[in-house]
Amino acid sequence: MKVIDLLEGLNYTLVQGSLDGDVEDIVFDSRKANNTNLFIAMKGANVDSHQFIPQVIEQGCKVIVVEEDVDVTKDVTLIKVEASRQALAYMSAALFHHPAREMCVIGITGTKGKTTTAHMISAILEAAGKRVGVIGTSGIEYAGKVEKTNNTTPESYELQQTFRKMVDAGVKYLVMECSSQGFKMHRTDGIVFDYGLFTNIEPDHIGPHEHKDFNEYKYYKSRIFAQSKQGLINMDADYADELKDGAACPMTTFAIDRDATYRASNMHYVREADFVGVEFNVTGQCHLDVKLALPGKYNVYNALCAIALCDMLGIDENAILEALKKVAVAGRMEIAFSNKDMTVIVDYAHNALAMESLLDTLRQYQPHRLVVVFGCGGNRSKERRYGMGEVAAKKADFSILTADNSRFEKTTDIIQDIKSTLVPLGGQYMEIDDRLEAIEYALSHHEKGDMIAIIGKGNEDYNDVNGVKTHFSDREAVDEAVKKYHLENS
Ligand SMILES: CC(=O)N[C@H]1[C@@H](OP(=O)(O)OP(=O)(O)OC[C@H]2O[C@@H](n3ccc(=O)[nH]c3=O)[C@H](O)[C@@H]2O)O[C@H](CO)[C@@H](O)[C@@H]1O[C@H](C)C(=O)N[C@@H](C)C(=O)N[C@H](CCC(=O)O)C(=O)O
Ligand SMILES: Nc1ncnc2c1ncn2[C@@H]1O[C@H](COP(=O)(O)OP(=O)(O)OP(=O)(O)O)[C@@H](O)[C@H]1O
Repeated sequence: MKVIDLLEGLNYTLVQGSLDGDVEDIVFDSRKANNTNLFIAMKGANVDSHQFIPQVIEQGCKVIVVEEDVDVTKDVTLIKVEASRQALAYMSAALFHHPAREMCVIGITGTKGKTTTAHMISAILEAAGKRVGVIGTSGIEYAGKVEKTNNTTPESYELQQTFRKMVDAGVKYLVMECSSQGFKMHRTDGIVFDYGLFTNIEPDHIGPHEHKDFNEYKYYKSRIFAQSKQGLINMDADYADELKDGAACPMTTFAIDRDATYRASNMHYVREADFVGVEFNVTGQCHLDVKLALPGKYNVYNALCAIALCDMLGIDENAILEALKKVAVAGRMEIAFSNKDMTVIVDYAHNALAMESLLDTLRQYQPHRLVVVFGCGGNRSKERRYGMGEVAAKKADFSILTADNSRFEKTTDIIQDIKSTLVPLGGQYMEIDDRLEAIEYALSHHEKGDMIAIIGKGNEDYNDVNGVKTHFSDREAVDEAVKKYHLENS
């Protein structure tokens, strides 16, 4: 592709050389630069890759984009931009021929609920016979494939490359999670979302290499409405009025506690042998009696967001109702097993706040006992252990303390830290270091009416010990325990 065509829509200065040359690809890792591609130098969290420019030139690269002044030999085309990451986003879109323009693109932001809502939307659209792609914390999913990604919102180049693959595979609807970091790092620059969805906001991702304070976090979350044709917001969320009023696009609303375009009411928590979830009504722009196969009020918010979006898209209401009746999201309040005696849930709540919210939600189903199986990561903040120990003591009837990525620490030492807050508060517990054994114990020693929450890992598929990751899945461990103790028909 001609260099000039890659620069479409971007402000730049040609410092030297010519834009008439051709390149086959764009790279932003100096180690991949050569005489067929264009290198973009950028400042990262660890290194400033402008320092690698001499090496890039030595490798034969002839076109370089920078955001800092640099000296290069006369045979190199040098282009200066204001922000290299923004340039990467625009140029990647051009390189892959603007694939986002060929799909209906739905962006979801918010502190919580992005993954769940994205998968609800995908389930509904698929039930309506549409080809859907999803990008988010669970990876890149389309055409029956799942590819892992480093980030919830991947780098712009990876995004645009993925969009192109999706379009080529016939995907018509793309649902993508948009992290605040993704907006800050220009990963989504240039994308026009057909719909921008906002679930909720609370302080999170504040610290070195993320956001300097809550205001910065909120600002970047609000960016979704600066690049959407139509916005959709949860009016029960903190700062909803401010975000809605400041939006640059037309806004539709949903809520439970306030008036809104789409409103949920009459919530009933349902627990049956083969179904755990919530029934509720939707009023406003559409009228539906919904049976949702995920527990808790917060999943009603997620479902309401998905319903509102799908109604705006003109999706048939039967597809909405059928999909929500059987929706499951891997590792997010996932009902891993359920019979008349017990319900087993896998969720990735891995801090005190998420754990408390999860246990409060499950308590509303009035279990005989609420049992929680959990551990805490090694070589990470001890505060998390103290917090989760405290929540377990206050909110669970029984805790089984076990391993969860102990890394270079001893599992027994981590459990000791958890116990330091759990025991003084009178929490009932036992220790089983091996996670598979802990899960087997929880299921095989259940009492009638128990709810067993296995938390921390969600759909993570490894256990990290001494720098080695071995395959481990809570969901598979539950399946094994069910088989081993013949629980299917009990
Ligand atoms: C702090 C941060 O955002 N880092 C992201 C960033 O890395 P970076 O560019 O700063 O990395 P760097 O190592 O300093 O490298 C700078 C540049 O030098 C280049 N380089 C490096 C070495 C070399 O020899 N030559 C070379 O050219 C690199 O290719 C890069 O272009 O760009 C990378 C590629 O896009 C990201 O994978 C990486 O995310 C890291 C893994 C991360 O953890 N990010 C978190 C903060 C994040 O983005 N989280 C959000 C939210 C998740 C949530 O909601 O829960 C997410 O969307 O995932
Ligand atoms: N609307 C919501 N409000 C509060 N908590 C939620 C909501 N939806 C899901 N949760 C809980 O929050 C956790 C994360 O859910 P989910 O993965 O859907 O959110 P997310 O925004 O994608 O989060 P992350 O960026 O951390 O992956 C889970 O433990 C889930 O049970």
